[in-house]
Amino acid sequence: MIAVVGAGAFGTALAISLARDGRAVTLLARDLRGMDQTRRSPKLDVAIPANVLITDDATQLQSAECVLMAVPAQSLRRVLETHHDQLANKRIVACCKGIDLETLTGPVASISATLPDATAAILTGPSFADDIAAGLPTALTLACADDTAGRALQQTLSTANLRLYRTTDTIGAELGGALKNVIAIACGVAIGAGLGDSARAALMTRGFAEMQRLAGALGADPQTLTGLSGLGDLALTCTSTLSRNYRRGLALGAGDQIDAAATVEGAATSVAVTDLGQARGIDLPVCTIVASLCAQKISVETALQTLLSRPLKEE
Ligand SMILES: NC(=O)c1ccc[n+]([C@@H]2O[C@H](COP(=O)([O-])OP(=O)(O)OC[C@H]3O[C@@H](n4cnc5c(N)ncnc54)[C@H](O)[C@@H]3O)[C@@H](O)[C@H]2O)c1
Ligand SMILES: O=P(O)(O)OC[C@H](O)CO
Repeated sequence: MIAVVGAGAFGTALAISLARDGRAVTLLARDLRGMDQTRRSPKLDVAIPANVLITDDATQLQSAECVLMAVPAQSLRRVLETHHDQLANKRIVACCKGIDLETLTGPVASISATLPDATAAILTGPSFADDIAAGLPTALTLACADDTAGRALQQTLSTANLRLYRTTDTIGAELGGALKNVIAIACGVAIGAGLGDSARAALMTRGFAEMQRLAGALGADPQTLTGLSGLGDLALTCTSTLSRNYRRGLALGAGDQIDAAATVEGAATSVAVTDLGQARGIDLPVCTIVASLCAQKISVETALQTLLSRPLKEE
């Protein structure tokens, strides 16, 4: 049985995809909200197959062969601690994208620090929950430092429509997924403020340079950043209004009200990344500006002038 912790949009979509492919799945919800009766998620337009056990009983995790953690990055450590006894020596796959504000580390490090006997992995890459739930073709990165465990997880979690590529570079995979959200907010701001598609292309490219700089300094393989979990997800998230990060940027750029209840991972991650950059002396101008914009410390006009007035340099 595969367990999914977190019955939000992504956790439910993964559960649906795996179950449709014939796997037995347990979906652990913090709040059932009648999902076990209606067999529907308020966040998806697809019925949940019968071979998904929807429950709020965490003891069900005990019999799982692997556990997917589909909760927001800033909640991951707390949820791992809460279910420590059920998860202690299992294969745990983070399905979130972000950097923990307190530890300034990614989801894989959070798993290893909380559950030293577990095998930690991350599933990340370009994918909207709606697309996965609808059975549309999707390709993701499965990163696990233990290649034997990674190969087994790749087989267990790939389905007819969900194709997983494998790497042992967990740092590169998780940083790509975390940082692309920050750049997507910047791109949304540019479009929301009417700065045009050329400005967005510039932000995507210079933002990608920041992703490569930080990830390289933290030990990532540069090639990982050009794969699905980096460039692939950057392309999707910076160009689609299905992205909550991009939509947060659109609202900030246009001066519209923001949806404070939405899971927008790039907002907290921009702060974590700014701290990491400062601590290591790495220049991250776009990420730093996004942190200030999200905290509404500066105007879009100031953000623009700050970026445009930087010294001219070699590419
Ligand atoms: N939605 C997508 O299209 C998508 C795609 C790829 C990756 N992701 C990633 O998946 C992660 C989750 O996103 P989502 O879209 O499912 O968000 P969501 O807001 O739809 O759901 C988050 C779920 O986490 C649960 N949760 C939050 N804090 C919790 C806690 N302390 N204890 C227990 N449960 C808790 C919530 O109850 C909710 O069910 C994010 O990191 C996101 O980047 C999402
Ligand atoms: O809605 P977002 O911005 O969290 O994006 C969802 C996925 O991360 C896209 O790959």
